[in-house]
Amino acid sequence: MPDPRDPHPLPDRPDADAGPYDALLLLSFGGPEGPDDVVPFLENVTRGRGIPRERLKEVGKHYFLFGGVSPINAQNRELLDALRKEFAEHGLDLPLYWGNRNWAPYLTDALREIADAGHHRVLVLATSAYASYSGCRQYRENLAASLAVLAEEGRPALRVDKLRHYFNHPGFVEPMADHTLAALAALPEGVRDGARLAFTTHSIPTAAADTSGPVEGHGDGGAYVAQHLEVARLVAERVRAATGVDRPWELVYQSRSGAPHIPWLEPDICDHLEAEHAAGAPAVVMVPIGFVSDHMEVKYDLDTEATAKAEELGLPVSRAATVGADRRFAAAVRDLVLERAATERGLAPVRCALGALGPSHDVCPAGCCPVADKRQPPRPAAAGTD
Ligand SMILES: CC1=C(CCC(=O)O)c2cc3nc(cc4[nH]c(cc5[nH]c(cc1n2)c(C)c5CCC(=O)O)c(CCC(=O)O)c4C)C(CCC(=O)O)=C3C
Ligand SMILES: [Fe+2]
Repeated sequence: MPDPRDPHPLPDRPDADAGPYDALLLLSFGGPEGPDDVVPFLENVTRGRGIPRERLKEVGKHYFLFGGVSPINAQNRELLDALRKEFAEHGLDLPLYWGNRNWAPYLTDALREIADAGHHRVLVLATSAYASYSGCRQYRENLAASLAVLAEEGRPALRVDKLRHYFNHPGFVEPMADHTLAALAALPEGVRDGARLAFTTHSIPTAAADTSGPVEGHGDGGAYVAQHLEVARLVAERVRAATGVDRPWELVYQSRSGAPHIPWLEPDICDHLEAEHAAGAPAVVMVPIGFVSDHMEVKYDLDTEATAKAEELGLPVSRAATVGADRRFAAAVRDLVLERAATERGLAPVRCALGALGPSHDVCPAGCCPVADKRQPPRPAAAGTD
C-alpha cells in the first residue's frame, strides 16, 4: 500500500512540448448567468431526456434562489486563469479555449474559433473526472455534433482527443484530501474526532452506472462506482494519516432527477445524514468528490438542502471544497497534456495515478459508457473508438 504521506511528486517532464496538439479546449456543462437564462438553460439540459415537469420547476427554483446565476461559469474562468498561469510559468505554449454543452460560451462556437485560428489537433479537458454516459460519452456526443456543424459550414476538419479520466491523479486527490481536513477543522472541536466522512457524487440511473466504463468492467455499479470508491478510499486514507483517527466513511449520492420508478444510485445524502444521526454519529463532513468545482449541485444540494436537513436533525456538518482552480489541479492538467502529447508522438511517458485502479485509458474503447436508455437512438461520438 502506498504511504499516504508520500507527496507523490509529479513526474518531472523535462520538455514543454504539446505537439502534435495545437490547442486545449476546456469543455464544461455551462450554467445560467441571470434570471432570464434559467428556463432556456434547463430546456437545453433536459431536451429529450424525460425529466418530469415538476422536477424542472423545482430545479429552476434552486437557480432563482441564487439570482438566476450558476457559479459554474465564473469557476471555469478561474480555472482558465490558473491554467494560463501554470502553462506560462512552465513555458508550455498551448492556446486555451472554452466551450460548454448547455450554455454560452457554446462548444460549437469554441470549435469554430479554434478552426478559424488555423488549428488542427485539439485536446479536450472535460470538467468531469469519471466515466459514465453523463460524465463522458455525452460530452463526446456533443463534440461529434459540433464537429458536424463545422463540417457542414465547410470548415477544415479538426481532430479532437479527450484527456484521460483524472479522478485518481494526485493533482485531484491531494487537494480534495486537504479540503477535507479543512472541513473537519471547521467543525466544533468536541465532535471533530467522531466526525464521519460522507463522500458524495451525482446520482445516475443504476443502469447507466452498471454499463459505465469499458465493456469488460460492466457489472454492479461499473467504473462509475468503482472509481468513486477508489477516490473516497484514497482521501479517507490521507485524512486518517493526517489526523490519526480512522473514521467510518461511505459513498453516497445527491442531485437525483428522472422519474421515481427508475432506479438511481442510493442512498441520497439527506437519507444518509438521517441514518448517521440515528446511529449516533456526532458530526458528518460532506466531501463532494464527484465534482470539479463548487457549482450549483454543491451550493444548493449540499450547502442548502442537505445542510438544512442536518440542522433539523441537530447534526453538525461541514462541507469540503472541491478542487476548483487549485494550482495542483492546474499542474495535473499540464502533466496530463504533456503525457498525452508524448504518447501521441510515439513515446511511453510515465502515467501518473494513485491507488489500485491505475491510469485510465487514453481513448474510450468501443461500447464504453453507452446510453442506458434503450429508447434513445445511438448518436455519433468523437474522441473514442466508437
Ligand atoms: C454525472 C453527472 C454530473 C457530473 C459530471 C459533469 O459535471 O458533467 C453532472 C453535473 C452537472 N449537472 C448540472 C445540472 C443539471 N443536471 C441535470 C440532470 C442530470 N444530471 C445527470 C448527471 C450528472 N450531472 C443526470 C443523469 C441527469 C438527468 C438528465 C440527463 O440524463 O441528462 C439537470 C436537469 C434538472 C435536474 O433534474 O436536476 C441540471 C440542471 C450541472 C450544472 C450545475 C450548475 O449550474 O452550476 C453540472 C455540473
Ligand atoms: Fe447533472
